[in-house]
Amino acid sequence: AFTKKDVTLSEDRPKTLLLQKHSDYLASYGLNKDDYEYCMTEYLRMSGIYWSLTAMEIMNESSRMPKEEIIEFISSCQDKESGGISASIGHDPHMLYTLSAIQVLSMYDRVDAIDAEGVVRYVASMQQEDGSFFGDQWGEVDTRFSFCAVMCLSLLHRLDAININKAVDFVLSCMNFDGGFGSKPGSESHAGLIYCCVGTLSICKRMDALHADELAWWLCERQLPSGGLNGRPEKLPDLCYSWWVMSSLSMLNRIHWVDKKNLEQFILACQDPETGGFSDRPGDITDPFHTLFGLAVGVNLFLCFTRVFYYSDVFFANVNRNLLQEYDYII
Ligand SMILES: COc1ccc(S(=O)(=O)N2Cc3cc(C#N)ccc3N(Cc3cncn3C)C[C@H]2Cc2ccccc2)cc1
Ligand SMILES: [Zn+2]
Repeated sequence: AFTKKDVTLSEDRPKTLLLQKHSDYLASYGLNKDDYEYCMTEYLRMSGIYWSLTAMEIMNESSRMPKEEIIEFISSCQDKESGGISASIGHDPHMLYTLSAIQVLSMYDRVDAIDAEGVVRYVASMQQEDGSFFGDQWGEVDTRFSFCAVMCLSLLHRLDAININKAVDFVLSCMNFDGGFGSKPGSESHAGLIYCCVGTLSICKRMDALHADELAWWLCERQLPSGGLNGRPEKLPDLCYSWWVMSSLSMLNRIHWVDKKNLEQFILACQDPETGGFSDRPGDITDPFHTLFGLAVGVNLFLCFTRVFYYSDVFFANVNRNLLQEYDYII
Protein backbone atom coordinates (compact mmCIF):
# COMPACT_ATOMS: atom_id res chain seq x y z
CA ALA A 1 0.00 0.00 0.00
CA PHE A 2 1.20 3.55 -0.72
CA THR A 3 2.17 5.30 2.54
CA LYS A 4 3.28 8.94 2.80
CA LYS A 5 7.09 8.98 3.01
CA ASP A 6 7.72 12.71 3.40
CA VAL A 7 6.01 15.86 4.68
CA THR A 8 5.02 19.02 2.74
CA LEU A 9 5.90 22.37 4.31
CA SER A 10 3.03 24.89 4.46
CA GLU A 11 3.44 28.44 3.09
CA ASP A 12 2.73 30.08 6.48
CA ARG A 13 5.52 28.14 8.26
CA PRO A 14 8.00 30.06 10.49
CA LYS A 15 10.94 31.37 8.43
CA THR A 16 13.16 32.74 11.22
CA LEU A 17 14.42 31.40 14.57
CA LEU A 18 11.86 32.33 17.25
CA LEU A 19 14.48 32.40 20.01
CA GLN A 20 12.45 34.41 22.55
CA LYS A 21 9.54 31.93 22.22
CA HIS A 22 11.89 28.97 22.80
CA SER A 23 13.52 30.62 25.79
CA ASP A 24 10.10 31.29 27.37
CA TYR A 25 8.95 27.72 26.56
CA LEU A 26 11.96 26.10 28.28
CA ALA A 27 11.97 28.53 31.20
CA SER A 28 8.34 27.62 32.02
CA TYR A 29 8.74 23.87 31.34
CA GLY A 30 8.64 22.02 34.65
CA LEU A 31 7.60 25.04 36.71
CA ASN A 32 4.21 23.41 37.28
CA LYS A 33 5.33 20.25 39.10
CA ASP A 34 1.79 18.78 39.04
CA ASP A 35 1.27 18.99 35.31
CA TYR A 36 0.66 15.58 33.72
CA GLU A 37 3.48 15.83 31.18
CA TYR A 38 5.97 16.68 33.92
CA CYS A 39 4.94 13.75 36.11
CA MET A 40 4.94 11.29 33.19
CA THR A 41 8.53 12.18 32.30
CA GLU A 42 10.01 11.68 35.77
CA TYR A 43 11.81 8.59 34.40
CA LEU A 44 13.95 10.82 32.16
CA ARG A 45 14.10 13.97 34.33
CA MET A 46 17.93 14.14 34.42
CA SER A 47 18.11 14.06 30.61
CA GLY A 48 15.25 16.58 30.38
CA ILE A 49 17.34 18.97 32.49
CA TYR A 50 20.32 18.40 30.17
CA TRP A 51 18.25 19.05 27.01
CA SER A 52 16.67 22.22 28.46
CA LEU A 53 19.88 23.65 29.94
CA THR A 54 21.96 23.01 26.79
CA ALA A 55 19.26 24.61 24.59
CA MET A 56 19.22 27.64 26.92
CA GLU A 57 23.04 27.80 26.83
CA ILE A 58 22.95 27.89 23.01
CA MET A 59 20.57 30.89 23.25
CA ASN A 60 22.71 32.41 26.05
CA GLU A 61 19.66 32.26 28.30
CA SER A 62 20.84 29.64 30.82
CA SER A 63 20.63 32.25 33.62
CA ARG A 64 16.85 31.60 33.49
CA MET A 65 17.43 28.03 34.73
CA PRO A 66 17.36 27.30 38.53
CA LYS A 67 21.12 26.54 38.78
CA GLU A 68 21.45 25.77 42.53
CA GLU A 69 18.24 23.67 42.53
CA ILE A 70 19.57 21.65 39.55
CA ILE A 71 22.95 21.03 41.20
CA GLU A 72 21.23 19.99 44.45
CA PHE A 73 18.93 17.62 42.49
CA ILE A 74 21.86 15.94 40.71
CA SER A 75 23.72 15.40 43.97
CA SER A 76 20.60 13.69 45.47
CA CYS A 77 20.38 11.40 42.42
CA GLN A 78 23.83 9.83 42.88
CA ASP A 79 23.66 6.29 44.26
CA LYS A 80 26.25 6.29 47.06
CA GLU A 81 26.96 2.55 46.80
CA SER A 82 27.40 2.12 42.98
CA GLY A 83 28.45 5.72 42.20
CA GLY A 84 25.94 5.83 39.32
CA ILE A 85 23.37 8.60 38.83
CA SER A 86 19.59 8.08 38.30
CA ALA A 87 16.99 10.03 36.29
CA SER A 88 15.13 11.12 39.43
CA ILE A 89 15.48 10.71 43.22
CA GLY A 90 14.88 7.07 44.21
CA HIS A 91 15.18 5.70 40.65
CA ASP A 92 17.86 3.18 39.61
CA PRO A 93 21.18 4.59 38.31
CA HIS A 94 21.73 4.27 34.56
CA MET A 95 24.43 5.20 32.03
CA LEU A 96 22.08 7.56 30.12
CA TYR A 97 21.38 9.69 33.18
CA THR A 98 24.91 9.46 34.55
CA LEU A 99 26.10 11.07 31.28
CA SER A 100 23.35 13.73 31.33
CA ALA A 101 24.29 14.62 34.93
CA ILE A 102 28.01 14.95 34.13
CA GLN A 103 27.22 17.04 31.02
CA VAL A 104 25.10 19.44 33.13
CA LEU A 105 27.69 19.69 35.93
CA SER A 106 30.42 20.24 33.30
CA MET A 107 28.47 23.17 31.83
CA TYR A 108 28.17 24.64 35.36
CA ASP A 109 31.80 23.70 36.14
CA ARG A 110 30.47 22.08 39.32
CA VAL A 111 31.61 18.44 38.99
CA ASP A 112 32.80 18.93 42.59
CA ALA A 113 29.14 18.73 43.70
CA ILE A 114 29.18 14.93 43.30
CA ASP A 115 31.56 12.00 44.01
CA ALA A 116 33.33 12.02 40.60
CA GLU A 117 35.49 9.00 41.55
CA GLY A 118 32.24 7.13 42.27
CA VAL A 119 30.99 7.96 38.76
CA VAL A 120 34.27 6.71 37.25
CA ARG A 121 33.93 3.48 39.25
CA TYR A 122 30.29 3.03 38.07
CA VAL A 123 31.10 3.59 34.37
CA ALA A 124 34.13 1.26 34.47
CA SER A 125 32.03 -1.43 36.21
CA MET A 126 29.67 -1.49 33.20
CA GLN A 127 32.35 -2.60 30.70
CA GLN A 128 32.17 -6.27 29.62
CA GLU A 129 34.84 -8.77 28.46
CA ASP A 130 34.05 -8.02 24.76
CA GLY A 131 34.56 -4.30 25.37
CA SER A 132 30.82 -3.47 25.29
CA PHE A 133 28.97 -1.55 28.03
CA PHE A 134 25.78 -2.39 29.98
CA GLY A 135 23.21 0.42 30.43
CA ASP A 136 22.65 -0.56 34.08
CA GLN A 137 22.85 -3.58 36.39
CA TRP A 138 20.15 -5.43 34.36
CA GLY A 139 22.65 -6.03 31.54
CA GLU A 140 21.28 -4.43 28.35
CA VAL A 141 24.10 -3.95 25.80
CA ASP A 142 23.83 -1.10 23.26
CA THR A 143 26.42 1.06 21.44
CA ARG A 144 24.55 4.06 22.94
CA PHE A 145 26.10 3.03 26.28
CA SER A 146 29.59 2.87 24.74
CA PHE A 147 29.16 6.53 23.81
CA CYS A 148 27.80 7.38 27.29
CA ALA A 149 30.86 5.70 28.85
CA VAL A 150 33.58 7.40 26.78
CA MET A 151 31.82 10.82 26.69
CA CYS A 152 31.34 10.76 30.48
CA LEU A 153 34.94 9.68 31.22
CA SER A 154 36.25 12.15 28.63
CA LEU A 155 34.51 15.00 30.50
CA LEU A 156 36.02 13.71 33.78
CA HIS A 157 39.46 13.31 32.11
CA ARG A 158 39.47 9.65 33.24
CA LEU A 159 39.50 7.62 29.99
CA ASP A 160 42.30 5.63 31.67
CA ALA A 161 39.64 3.87 33.80
CA ILE A 162 38.41 1.62 30.92
CA ASN A 163 39.91 -0.62 28.20
CA ILE A 164 39.78 1.78 25.22
CA ASN A 165 41.05 -0.79 22.67
CA LYS A 166 38.32 -3.28 23.61
CA ALA A 167 35.68 -0.53 23.62
CA VAL A 168 36.75 0.38 20.06
CA ASP A 169 36.82 -3.29 18.99
CA PHE A 170 33.23 -3.78 20.15
CA VAL A 171 32.02 -0.64 18.29
CA LEU A 172 33.81 -1.80 15.10
CA SER A 173 32.18 -5.23 15.47
CA CYS A 174 28.86 -3.38 15.00
CA MET A 175 29.86 -1.86 11.62
CA ASN A 176 27.62 -2.96 8.72
CA PHE A 177 28.41 -3.44 5.00
CA ASP A 178 26.81 0.00 4.32
CA GLY A 179 29.46 1.63 6.53
CA GLY A 180 26.84 2.34 9.20
CA PHE A 181 26.34 1.02 12.73
CA GLY A 182 23.53 -0.51 14.82
CA SER A 183 23.05 -1.10 18.55
CA LYS A 184 24.75 -4.53 18.56
CA PRO A 185 26.74 -6.71 16.10
CA GLY A 186 24.40 -7.47 13.17
CA SER A 187 21.80 -4.81 14.06
CA GLU A 188 20.72 -2.64 11.11
CA SER A 189 22.27 0.82 10.59
CA HIS A 190 20.42 3.68 12.30
CA ALA A 191 21.39 7.40 12.34
CA GLY A 192 21.21 7.76 16.14
CA LEU A 193 23.50 4.79 16.70
CA ILE A 194 25.85 5.95 13.94
CA TYR A 195 26.23 9.22 15.87
CA CYS A 196 27.07 7.24 19.05
CA CYS A 197 29.61 5.01 17.28
CA VAL A 198 31.30 7.82 15.31
CA GLY A 199 31.35 9.94 18.50
CA THR A 200 32.92 7.05 20.43
CA LEU A 201 35.59 6.51 17.73
CA SER A 202 36.20 10.29 17.63
CA ILE A 203 36.83 10.48 21.40
CA CYS A 204 39.04 7.34 21.21
CA LYS A 205 40.92 8.91 18.27
CA ARG A 206 40.12 5.95 15.96
CA MET A 207 38.22 7.71 13.13
CA ASP A 208 40.74 5.99 10.79
CA ALA A 209 38.79 2.73 11.25
CA LEU A 210 35.67 4.13 9.51
CA HIS A 211 34.66 3.58 5.85
CA ALA A 212 34.06 7.36 5.67
CA ASP A 213 32.77 7.65 2.06
CA GLU A 214 30.26 4.77 2.27
CA LEU A 215 29.09 6.02 5.70
CA ALA A 216 28.79 9.68 4.59
CA TRP A 217 26.89 8.53 1.51
CA TRP A 218 24.42 6.54 3.65
CA LEU A 219 24.00 9.60 5.91
CA CYS A 220 23.32 12.15 3.14
CA GLU A 221 20.83 9.69 1.63
CA ARG A 222 18.71 10.40 4.73
CA GLN A 223 17.66 13.77 3.23
CA LEU A 224 14.15 13.90 1.68
CA PRO A 225 12.57 16.41 -0.76
CA SER A 226 11.09 18.34 2.22
CA GLY A 227 14.69 19.02 3.30
CA GLY A 228 14.23 16.95 6.47
CA LEU A 229 16.35 13.95 7.38
CA ASN A 230 15.11 10.48 8.42
CA GLY A 231 16.86 7.90 10.60
CA ARG A 232 16.65 4.93 8.22
CA PRO A 233 15.63 4.39 4.56
CA GLU A 234 11.86 4.65 3.88
CA LYS A 235 11.14 6.46 7.18
CA LEU A 236 9.48 9.88 7.64
CA PRO A 237 11.78 12.88 8.35
CA ASP A 238 12.23 13.79 12.01
CA LEU A 239 13.99 16.89 13.36
CA CYS A 240 16.21 15.05 15.84
CA TYR A 241 17.79 13.10 12.95
CA SER A 242 19.08 16.45 11.70
CA TRP A 243 21.34 16.40 14.74
CA TRP A 244 22.35 12.71 14.58
CA VAL A 245 23.13 12.93 10.85
CA MET A 246 24.65 16.44 10.66
CA SER A 247 26.96 16.03 13.66
CA SER A 248 28.11 12.65 12.28
CA LEU A 249 28.81 14.26 8.89
CA SER A 250 30.60 17.09 10.72
CA MET A 251 32.90 14.59 12.43
CA LEU A 252 33.50 13.03 8.98
CA ASN A 253 34.23 16.51 7.49
CA ARG A 254 31.56 15.88 4.83
CA ILE A 255 28.84 18.25 6.07
CA HIS A 256 28.71 19.86 2.62
CA TRP A 257 27.11 16.65 1.25
CA VAL A 258 23.70 17.79 2.58
CA ASP A 259 21.52 20.56 1.06
CA LYS A 260 21.73 22.97 4.00
CA LYS A 261 19.25 25.55 2.68
CA ASN A 262 16.61 22.82 2.29
CA LEU A 263 17.37 21.38 5.73
CA GLU A 264 17.23 24.86 7.29
CA GLN A 265 13.69 25.41 6.02
CA PHE A 266 12.57 22.04 7.45
CA ILE A 267 14.09 22.88 10.84
CA LEU A 268 12.51 26.35 10.99
CA ALA A 269 9.15 24.78 10.00
CA CYS A 270 9.33 22.51 13.07
CA GLN A 271 8.97 25.52 15.40
CA ASP A 272 5.64 26.16 17.10
CA PRO A 273 5.01 29.95 17.05
CA GLU A 274 2.22 29.58 19.66
CA THR A 275 3.78 27.41 22.40
CA GLY A 276 7.45 27.89 21.48
CA GLY A 277 9.78 24.89 21.12
CA PHE A 278 10.47 22.51 18.23
CA SER A 279 8.62 19.26 17.38
CA ASP A 280 9.77 16.18 15.46
CA ARG A 281 7.79 17.31 12.39
CA PRO A 282 5.86 20.50 11.48
CA GLY A 283 2.57 20.64 13.37
CA ASP A 284 3.38 18.07 16.10
CA ILE A 285 3.66 18.74 19.86
CA THR A 286 6.95 20.41 20.85
CA ASP A 287 9.26 18.98 23.53
CA PRO A 288 12.65 19.87 25.12
CA PHE A 289 14.43 17.01 23.26
CA HIS A 290 13.56 18.27 19.78
CA THR A 291 13.97 21.88 20.90
CA LEU A 292 17.62 21.21 21.83
CA PHE A 293 18.40 19.43 18.55
CA GLY A 294 16.48 21.98 16.47
CA LEU A 295 18.51 24.80 18.02
CA ALA A 296 21.83 22.91 17.94
CA VAL A 297 21.57 22.46 14.15
CA GLY A 298 19.31 25.41 13.32
CA VAL A 299 21.55 28.01 14.95
CA ASN A 300 24.48 26.68 12.92
CA LEU A 301 22.64 26.61 9.59
CA PHE A 302 20.47 29.73 9.95
CA LEU A 303 23.42 31.83 11.09
CA CYS A 304 25.44 30.42 8.22
CA PHE A 305 27.94 28.67 10.44
CA THR A 306 29.65 25.98 8.46
CA ARG A 307 30.40 23.65 11.35
CA VAL A 308 27.89 21.77 13.48
CA PHE A 309 29.32 21.07 16.90
CA TYR A 310 29.02 17.71 18.56
CA TYR A 311 29.44 16.49 22.12
CA SER A 312 33.11 15.49 21.96
CA ASP A 313 34.05 18.88 20.59
CA VAL A 314 34.30 21.75 23.11
CA PHE A 315 30.77 21.74 24.56
CA PHE A 316 28.65 22.68 21.55
CA ALA A 317 26.53 24.96 23.74
CA ASN A 318 29.43 27.15 24.74
CA VAL A 319 30.95 27.18 21.27
CA ASN A 320 27.58 28.02 19.69
CA ARG A 321 27.03 30.73 22.30
CA ASN A 322 30.38 32.31 21.49
CA LEU A 323 29.57 32.12 17.78
CA LEU A 324 26.14 33.67 18.47
CA GLN A 325 27.81 36.57 20.27
CA GLU A 326 30.39 36.83 17.49
CA TYR A 327 27.53 37.34 15.04
CA ASP A 328 25.87 39.73 17.52
CA TYR A 329 22.79 37.52 17.28
CA ILE A 330 21.21 38.50 20.59
CA ILE A 331 17.56 37.89 21.41
C1 LIG B 1 7.20 10.99 23.53
O1 LIG B 1 7.51 9.62 23.67
C2 LIG B 1 8.76 9.35 24.13
C3 LIG B 1 9.39 8.19 23.64
C4 LIG B 1 10.69 7.87 24.07
C5 LIG B 1 11.32 8.70 24.96
S1 LIG B 1 12.96 8.33 25.41
O2 LIG B 1 13.17 6.92 25.32
O3 LIG B 1 13.24 8.95 26.68
N1 LIG B 1 13.93 9.05 24.26
C6 LIG B 1 14.19 10.49 24.35
C7 LIG B 1 13.00 11.35 23.88
C8 LIG B 1 12.70 12.48 24.62
C9 LIG B 1 11.65 13.32 24.25
C10 LIG B 1 11.38 14.51 25.02
N2 LIG B 1 11.21 15.46 25.63
C11 LIG B 1 10.86 13.02 23.12
C12 LIG B 1 11.15 11.90 22.37
C13 LIG B 1 12.22 11.06 22.72
N3 LIG B 1 12.51 9.96 21.95
C14 LIG B 1 11.46 9.40 21.10
C15 LIG B 1 11.52 10.05 19.73
C16 LIG B 1 12.41 11.00 19.25
N4 LIG B 1 12.07 11.27 17.98
C17 LIG B 1 10.99 10.52 17.67
N5 LIG B 1 10.66 9.79 18.76
C18 LIG B 1 9.55 8.84 18.85
C19 LIG B 1 13.83 9.37 21.83
C20 LIG B 1 14.02 8.41 22.96
C21 LIG B 1 15.35 7.61 22.85
C22 LIG B 1 16.55 8.46 23.13
C23 LIG B 1 16.97 8.63 24.46
C24 LIG B 1 18.10 9.41 24.72
C25 LIG B 1 18.80 10.03 23.69
C26 LIG B 1 18.38 9.85 22.38
C27 LIG B 1 17.26 9.08 22.09
C28 LIG B 1 10.69 9.84 25.49
C29 LIG B 1 9.40 10.18 25.07
ZN1 LIG C 1 12.81 12.81 16.86
